[in-house]
Amino acid sequence: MLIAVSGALGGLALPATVLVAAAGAGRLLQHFVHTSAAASSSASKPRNGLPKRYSNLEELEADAQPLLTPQAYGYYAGGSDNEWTLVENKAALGRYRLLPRVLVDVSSVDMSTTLLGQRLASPILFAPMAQQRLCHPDGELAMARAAASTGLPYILSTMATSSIQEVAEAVAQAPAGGWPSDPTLWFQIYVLKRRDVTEVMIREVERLGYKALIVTVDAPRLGHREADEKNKYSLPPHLSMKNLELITKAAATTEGVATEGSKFGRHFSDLFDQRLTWEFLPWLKKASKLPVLLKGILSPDDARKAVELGADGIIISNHGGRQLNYSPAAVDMLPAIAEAVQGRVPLLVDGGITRGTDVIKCLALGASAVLVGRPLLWALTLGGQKGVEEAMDLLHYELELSMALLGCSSVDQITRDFVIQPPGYPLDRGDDGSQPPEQPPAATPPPAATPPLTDPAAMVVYGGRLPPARRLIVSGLTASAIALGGNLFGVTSWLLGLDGGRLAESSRLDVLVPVGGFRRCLDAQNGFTFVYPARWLADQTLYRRYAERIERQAALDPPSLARERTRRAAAPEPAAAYGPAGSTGEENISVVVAPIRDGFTLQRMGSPEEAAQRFLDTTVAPEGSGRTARLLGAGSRRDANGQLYYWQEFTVQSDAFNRHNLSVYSARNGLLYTLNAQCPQERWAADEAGFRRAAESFTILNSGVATAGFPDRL
Ligand SMILES: Cc1cc2nc3c(=O)[nH]c(=O)nc-3n(C[C@H](O)[C@H](O)[C@H](O)COP(=O)(O)O)c2cc1C
Repeated sequence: MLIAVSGALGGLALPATVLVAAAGAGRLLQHFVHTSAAASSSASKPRNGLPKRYSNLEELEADAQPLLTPQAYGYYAGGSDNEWTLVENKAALGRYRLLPRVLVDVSSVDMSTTLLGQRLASPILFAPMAQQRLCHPDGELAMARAAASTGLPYILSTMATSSIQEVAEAVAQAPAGGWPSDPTLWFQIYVLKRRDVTEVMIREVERLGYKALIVTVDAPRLGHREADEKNKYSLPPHLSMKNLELITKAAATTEGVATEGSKFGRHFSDLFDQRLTWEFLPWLKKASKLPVLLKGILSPDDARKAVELGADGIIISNHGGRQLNYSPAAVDMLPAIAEAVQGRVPLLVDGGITRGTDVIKCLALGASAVLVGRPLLWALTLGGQKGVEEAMDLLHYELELSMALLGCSSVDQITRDFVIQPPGYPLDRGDDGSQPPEQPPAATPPPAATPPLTDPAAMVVYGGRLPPARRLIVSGLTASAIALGGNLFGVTSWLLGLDGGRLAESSRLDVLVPVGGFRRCLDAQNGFTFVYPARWLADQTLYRRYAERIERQAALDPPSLARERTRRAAAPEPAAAYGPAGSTGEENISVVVAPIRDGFTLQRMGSPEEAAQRFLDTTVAPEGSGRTARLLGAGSRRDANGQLYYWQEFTVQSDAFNRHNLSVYSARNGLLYTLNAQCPQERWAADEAGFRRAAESFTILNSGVATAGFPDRL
């Protein structure tokens, strides 16, 4: 809070003219079209409608970005820390599947719904977002008018650049849109330390006809927005947070001390109550007759408590990935919260919603409605009020069509039966009614006696054993191998499309472009990532096999049984493999993802050294194999998520070869992920640094749809 407000009220770090001169380019000047007073003459040609036909809301951001200052764009688009949660919001929605029912009369689909007694055109609300005049001179006024004309609630942020009065007036004057219902304004409020001042705000909000109070509870302090820090983000001097002026005035009146708005920033952190605890809720319920919804709840226990203390609704949200990084995607917490709340109050959810199918997934998982955030900012930037209306029409078109294809002619028909949760979600709780992970079909007859869990050779139930290192590359890497790089299976394209390129621009650009001599393999399907030497190539044979599988799946003919059987009995193939051009396959880095027995943990194998030694003794060089293995080192590490990894370094010798290996493995959701880097001993000196870097970077992603039997699930 402190950073945003002091920044925002402190004015631009550099005057616009200095910035323009420093950049020496018209582009930056163009950025100020909407944001600087000096350039406001350009804004006299307000954008009126989206500049072209868009197919979906995800396309808007790329076109909006050049119209914004880097500061404004960073503020809108950014999340906190390394933006894991920001990315996860969208990825999580992608993991759920919709199960359509057929032969239902969908000749007329009704998207309308009732929320807190208010009739809405659809179960979609405009999320509260601060400082909308950075997008467009009309800012919140345009956005609120667009909400009114599309029949949806507009939630005004406390941190808005328009006041509650201005927005209420703008909506009252708005010509009636296609939607007959009254415009619906809600207000997002922060509880101030000065409860008397908070009450003044509430009275004003009630007087102006706002219909609900949203209390944001996930922001006792502002998340660490690295983009804002780098950009030295602050609100341009011609803009201000108008509601703070009202608060200041109210504080001055009740105190009898005049406080100028511009000086307010210095005192701001004193005003928002960082010591706020649950006791505020009964107080607020008494202080206002408006329904009170808490925004920013992720824990089912908090949701239960909120209901017990009188909340009229809950907005499940991680603030668009802007507050606590590594908090889960809101949609993933929806089923557990729905279970905890048992329909006593409406649940709303937000984060990453851009598609009609996203809305449907949330409704099916237990939400009464969703909030849409950033896409509306991009629409406002591109086309003002009309742009937002057009964007909302697009979302409504998608929602209506998807409801018809799903076999639902009204919103209340969208139930849990229409959605398939990904295995292991939400969050491996297992006690929340989620479905157990799918088990792969038995590959071979089960062994007569179940070997002890501590035998690493027996860990892999399906697909054989923990793959001996020498078998990881099923076929040699050839000199003519295609440099598929990180775009294996279209992962890169998928990533880049996901967020309009921001993701690639920030931390994972190395999927596309080598960084420091390394390129990134990011397997979103299986959920792992690592870096490998940039000049190495992907295994072409592997790629061809995947392509064949896709083709087979698309073919109308059923696969021959014999072929199926052979395939299932085969050892697991690497999900990714890289090596130098022209290599025989002996020098490579590869990853295998294979199912393991339920309940397996690394710790149950003992210490990393014990596990490694047993692995060598039983699998790599068992007695009588003609091979000798030597353990050079073993250890463990945890990634930022707390996921445990074991690593081991060893050599294997036989008459035919002398190899050096470095491998890392970790288990999650019934799968064992193993990265193995190996080379002929004489290549070790050349490869060592690269191998160590690859091993250190190997990470299992929470965002992956880790499904057993990977090759079948492309
Ligand atoms: C630029 C920006 C400003 C925001 N300001 C606020 C705010 O003032 N109050 C609040 O409760 N949430 C705020 N949020 C969070 C949104 O209400 C919402 O939870 C989030 O944007 C939803 O994610 P989405 O942008 O992926 O749709 C803001 C979000 C953005 C992007």
